[in-house]
Amino acid sequence: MSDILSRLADTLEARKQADSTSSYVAKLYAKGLDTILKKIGEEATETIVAAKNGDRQQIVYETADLWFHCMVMLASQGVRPEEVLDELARREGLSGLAEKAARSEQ
Ligand SMILES: N=c1c2ncn([C@@H]3O[C@H](COP(=O)(O)OP(=O)(O)OP(=O)(O)O)[C@@H](O)[C@H]3O)c2ncn1[C@@H]1O[C@H](COP(=O)(O)O)[C@@H](O)[C@H]1O
Repeated sequence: MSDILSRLADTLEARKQADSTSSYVAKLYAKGLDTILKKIGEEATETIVAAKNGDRQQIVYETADLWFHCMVMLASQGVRPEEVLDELARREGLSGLAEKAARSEQ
């Protein structure tokens, strides 16, 4: 999974030099951070509606849109997706530690 995110992050980085007439991502960068954040808000709302409707295919589609626009935001801020994955891994480690501690108290 992280290969896909890494490749997409590389593409998003390259789009910083691209022509905004031929690239959706370059167009978003040109419009600025507020536009990117507004897209995240819209896609989050669409994801919520899909989940409320219990429409499996729509949930996948809207979540992909949401993640994609979050990736554009990360790229615009110079943050790599690996940093987010590392944070999730760190939390997984923390929860592993908490589980170990709970077991040793028993
Ligand atoms: N994964 C995506 C991706 N997911 C969603 N989208 C676009 O995100 C938009 C979703 O917004 P909406 O559903 O609101 O559709 P819209 O009305 O066209 O959007 P707005 O004009 O209102 O912003 C659509 O235009 C989709 O095409 C994406 N556009 C690009 N990518 C990836 O980004 C790469 C670079 O894209 P370009 O910069 O376009 O070459 C591509 O190779 C893909 O891998």
